[in-house]
Amino acid sequence: MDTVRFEDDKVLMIDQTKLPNELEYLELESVEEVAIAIEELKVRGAPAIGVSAAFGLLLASKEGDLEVLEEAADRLRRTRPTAVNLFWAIDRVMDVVDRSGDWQKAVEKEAKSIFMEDREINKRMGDNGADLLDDGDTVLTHCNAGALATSGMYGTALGVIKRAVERDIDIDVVCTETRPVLQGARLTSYELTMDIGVDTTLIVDSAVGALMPKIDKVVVGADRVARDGVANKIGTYNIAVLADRHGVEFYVAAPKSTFDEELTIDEIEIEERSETEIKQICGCQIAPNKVKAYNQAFDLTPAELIDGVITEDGVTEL
Ligand SMILES: CSC[C@@H](O)[C@@H](O)C(=O)COP(=O)(O)O
Repeated sequence: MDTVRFEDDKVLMIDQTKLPNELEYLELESVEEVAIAIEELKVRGAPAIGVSAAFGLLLASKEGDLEVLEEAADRLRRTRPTAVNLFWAIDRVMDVVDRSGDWQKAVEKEAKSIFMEDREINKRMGDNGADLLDDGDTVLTHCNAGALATSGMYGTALGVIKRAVERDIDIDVVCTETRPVLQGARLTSYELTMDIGVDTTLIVDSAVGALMPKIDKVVVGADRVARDGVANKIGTYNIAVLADRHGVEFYVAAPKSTFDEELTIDEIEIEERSETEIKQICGCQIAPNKVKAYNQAFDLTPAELIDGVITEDGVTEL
């Protein structure tokens, strides 16, 4: 199953806000619809939003007007600020426009390459990460860095787990629910049990400290890898500090398209999302509307807490 794909001049994507209760594909026919789907987390995860933006540009290119394409690129750039894959994919598509005679064909080729490459890269990254895992390991992961966060098949952090399972390395997994919008509970525990088929235990975010003595390795994804650390889903930093305290190895799995080494972590723009995501869970009000809520979507983990970044080319240190 593809997380996102391009078919019959439409962008098709799994509506991740409906999982795990309904598996429903959205059929998007305009760039605006793609932009809103990214903003509303119908598609989310750094590589998946990059691929979706590339397909959004492919949709816009069908109009045959360069100005429309440039407006589409601007609109997509304004959807979410933290994951660099979004900007990387848009730049990659727009760069071929400048260099080609038949720009519509070039856009189509580039968008489809971004999609295909993502799958191949994730499998290689999975293999590099699986080399770090041993029989009997309990692996903790956070948020969703699975097939749903990429173009499909493997994912980044969950790609490591999936390749380990495919290679018969005997591991079990602990995943956090990941408040506020529960990517861990709704998406990761779904992928781990329904797709990968690995022994999985779901915990609340605040149980990480208590459980850390039972964890052998932590593997998470990233939204942006700067030269001195990474931005990833809020709560990642807490887990890294706890892993350090307990002497547990902490790895980040991220493709080269997530690297932005021109920046330091302090220069990364961190998305702030609506208070409603905190005051409600799946549409159910859990706090008075009157209370203030602060919803920082990502946090920053410095390099000193990271044992290695697993990429398609191997494991590197920051
Ligand atoms: C391969 S995905 C890595 C990250 O994108 C993932 O861990 C994450 O933080 C996703 O955040 P989200 O807000 O769901 O887009």
